[in-house]
Amino acid sequence: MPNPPILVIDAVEKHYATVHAVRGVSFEVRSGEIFALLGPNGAGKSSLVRMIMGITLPDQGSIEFRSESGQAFVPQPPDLGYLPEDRGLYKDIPVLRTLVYFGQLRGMTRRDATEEAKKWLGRLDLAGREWDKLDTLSKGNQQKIQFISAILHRPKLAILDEPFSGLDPLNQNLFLEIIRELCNDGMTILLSAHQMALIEQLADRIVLMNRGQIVLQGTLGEIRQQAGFSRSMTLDLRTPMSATPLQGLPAGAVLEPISPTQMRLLLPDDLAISPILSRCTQELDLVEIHSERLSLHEIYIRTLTARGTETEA
Ligand SMILES: Nc1ncnc2c1ncn2[C@@H]1O[C@H](COP(=O)(O)OP(=O)(O)OP(=O)(O)O)[C@@H](O)[C@H]1O
Repeated sequence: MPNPPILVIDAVEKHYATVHAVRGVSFEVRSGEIFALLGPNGAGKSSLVRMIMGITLPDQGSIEFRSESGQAFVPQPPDLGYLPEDRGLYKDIPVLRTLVYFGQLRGMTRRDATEEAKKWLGRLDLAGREWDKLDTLSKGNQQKIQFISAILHRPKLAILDEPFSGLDPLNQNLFLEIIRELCNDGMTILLSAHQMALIEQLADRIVLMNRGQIVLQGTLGEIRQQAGFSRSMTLDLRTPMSATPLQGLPAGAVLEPISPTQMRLLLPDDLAISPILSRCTQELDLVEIHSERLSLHEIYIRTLTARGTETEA
């Protein structure tokens, strides 16, 4: 039985002057999950996040927070954590003071906020920088402060708009580890991101948006099915292939030549692999076959290349 939803987005629409930024978007974020909002630049992710945070209002549709018993509630500052896309902290105030201030605004005592902030600064390699002003920190370190500010008070739901932005790969991995830990401790996480390899490791469920609409939605397995391909087989040949290899493959299978001695077979989930493998071994002069699940990165590129990404008015 899946956990009950903590956030229900229903048929949400958002227009700006000349742009229809969010078009009939519906999904639920379940309590205790890591939910990823993906999509190209301009897909409508931040517009949606800003509406969830109550910074702007939907033109149509509804956004509802629900308690564990299913009752709708209006979230209070302690319930939510928010990492905005644009950095929103005071630039010329020491970082510890900023963190304690925001912790207190969200219901923490000064003492708890100070203790927790110091703990997080240590965890994120910023011990000793407590009294530095935000704008003296590097971009990645400013992002760490913004992240600490979003989760310091241990909200029920943390909404992280591009948390990995500006971080080097080591720090991206550190954030990945911390986000997992927070989730294991009971925090629900809704995040948007462009780093498909990280999301593949992190997210329980995913929504892929394009031009304001949802194009794929579900677990990674479900998204592979919706995209039409689940598995890819790379075939390396000893001698160049004939002009038309593997004629009459089953419906849904696609053959893509890469070079005269290499090709890829893309296969849908429900297609039996063994008859295809036997054909490959009989008809091709094979050196190696490499079979793998299609990565989220490739699903993303294939889905969006086929559709185009330009936002329409
Ligand atoms: N305040 C605004 N006024 C006018 N248009 C806006 C405003 N905010 C966003 N838009 C437009 O709405 C569309 C969706 O933008 P949004 O920032 O939600 O996309 P996004 O998916 O978050 O993109 P990115 O990955 O680049 O952050 C874009 O065409 C953008 O130009």
